[in-house]
Amino acid sequence: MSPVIGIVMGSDSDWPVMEGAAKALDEFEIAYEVDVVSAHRMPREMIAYGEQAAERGLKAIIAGAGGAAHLPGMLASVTPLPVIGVPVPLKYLDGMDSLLSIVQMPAGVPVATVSVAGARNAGLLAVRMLAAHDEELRHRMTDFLQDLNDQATEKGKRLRAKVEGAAGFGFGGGK
Ligand SMILES: Nc1c(C(=O)O)ncn1[C@@H]1O[C@H](COP(=O)(O)O)[C@@H](O)[C@H]1O
Repeated sequence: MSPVIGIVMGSDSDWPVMEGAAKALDEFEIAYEVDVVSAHRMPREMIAYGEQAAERGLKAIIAGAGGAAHLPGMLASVTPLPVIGVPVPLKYLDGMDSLLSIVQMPAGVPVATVSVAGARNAGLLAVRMLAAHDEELRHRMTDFLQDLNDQATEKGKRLRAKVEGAAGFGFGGGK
């Protein structure tokens, strides 16, 4: 299957965070490619990647970078595809530098920014983008949400059993 999502990052050191996006796409059996594409260190290749992404068949790009994270915004400036930016936290500033670099885009060039290190959500957002034009994938996303709901309900049940069991009485309100 040819890739429909591009996962790119400023350095291979971002992979431990960016892997979360790949795993989310794996769960939905979405074909993706991964690469290091740095706006700062390889600007010509970065422009070429962005300019060719749509014609190569990609439907969205997930771009992660740390520090002065210009990669997602620069890619968004040369492709009509949706770009999802992942702020990667580094040793200093806890990812705030990266978050603000990615989220504060000028009007006209949007980047859908997820939370610091939120690569899993970037992957899931990409799945939703594809699902907008794919009914079967939309059903799978609905099932996924139902699973989350069931798990949260189960957590509530377990917590109530633990607390009410320890106290020896019910607090009411629980089912
Ligand atoms: N923010 C950017 C860009 C860019 O935005 O073009 N290129 C690399 N980087 C970031 O530099 C950090 C340190 O990289 P190294 O670990 O290679 O020194 C990484 O988090 C990378 O995303």
